[in-house]
Amino acid sequence: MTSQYLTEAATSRFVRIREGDLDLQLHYNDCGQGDRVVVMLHGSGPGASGWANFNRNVAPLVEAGFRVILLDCPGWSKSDSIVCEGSRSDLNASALKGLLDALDIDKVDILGNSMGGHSAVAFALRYPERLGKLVLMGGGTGGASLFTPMPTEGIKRLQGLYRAPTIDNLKAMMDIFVYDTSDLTEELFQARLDNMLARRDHLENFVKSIAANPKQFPDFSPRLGEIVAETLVIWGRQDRFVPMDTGLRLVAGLPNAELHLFNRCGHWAQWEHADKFNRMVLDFLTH
Ligand SMILES: O=C(O)CCC(=O)/C=C/C=C(\O)C(=O)O
Repeated sequence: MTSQYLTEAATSRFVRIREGDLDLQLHYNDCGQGDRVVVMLHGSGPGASGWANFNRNVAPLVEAGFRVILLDCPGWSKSDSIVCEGSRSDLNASALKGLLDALDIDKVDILGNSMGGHSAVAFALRYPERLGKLVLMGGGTGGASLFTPMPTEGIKRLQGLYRAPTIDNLKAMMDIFVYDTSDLTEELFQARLDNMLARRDHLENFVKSIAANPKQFPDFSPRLGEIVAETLVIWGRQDRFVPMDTGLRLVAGLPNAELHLFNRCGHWAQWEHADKFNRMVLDFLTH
């Protein structure tokens, strides 16, 4: 498959999973045909999806021979909605396990962005035998920052956008989401707004979830030493959503981790520095 076939529509799939207490229809994009499978897990912003988060990263991996699966987590995009009153990181890990069982995939590498990083670590702790390598960007564990008051300004704007999904609030969030806002087009804003407004149930359920449990992403720090997977941690030095010292906590706790810090980079490293990010991830996965 070449990149000309790598459109959202051409790769869009649905699956029904039954995993523990979960009985859900999930949406995912299935790209490429390699034996080695990389799963990409998106962040928790309103209107986020696998495709929205990783559209600059799929083609290089597919062209290098990987099969890439973008899972839309429960409560995002075209997947079923849900109110989460416990650990959303663990909920997403269970959903991914259900997807892999349904697709008969034994083992995967995982790239997780923000919430997706938290969920990848939850998966690593629960299903270590199903995991190859880990790439964590702007996420990997909840918990407090040593230097930045929590919730961060980015998370406050994200939650404000969930409560009042307007174009002005979207622009206010995106303004501090990336370091260089000149790449953000009106087309991107509109697509993101359309995604958000298409699923008001997701927005309402997210607000109900944080009201029921403000700490949706537990602090995995005490258990990081259990994870033997080789891990590449990637962070933006100017991340205003999940502070950089969370990345330092991850490399301090994960026995087989290394860290790359992008300068002039906010919370979206895989998009803001896509070319270098893609080269780095390919090198990490193939060596
Ligand atoms: O609260 C946290 O720790 C995670 C925040 C998070 O996942 C934010 C992600 C935002 C996006 O990826 C997005 O809006 O595309």
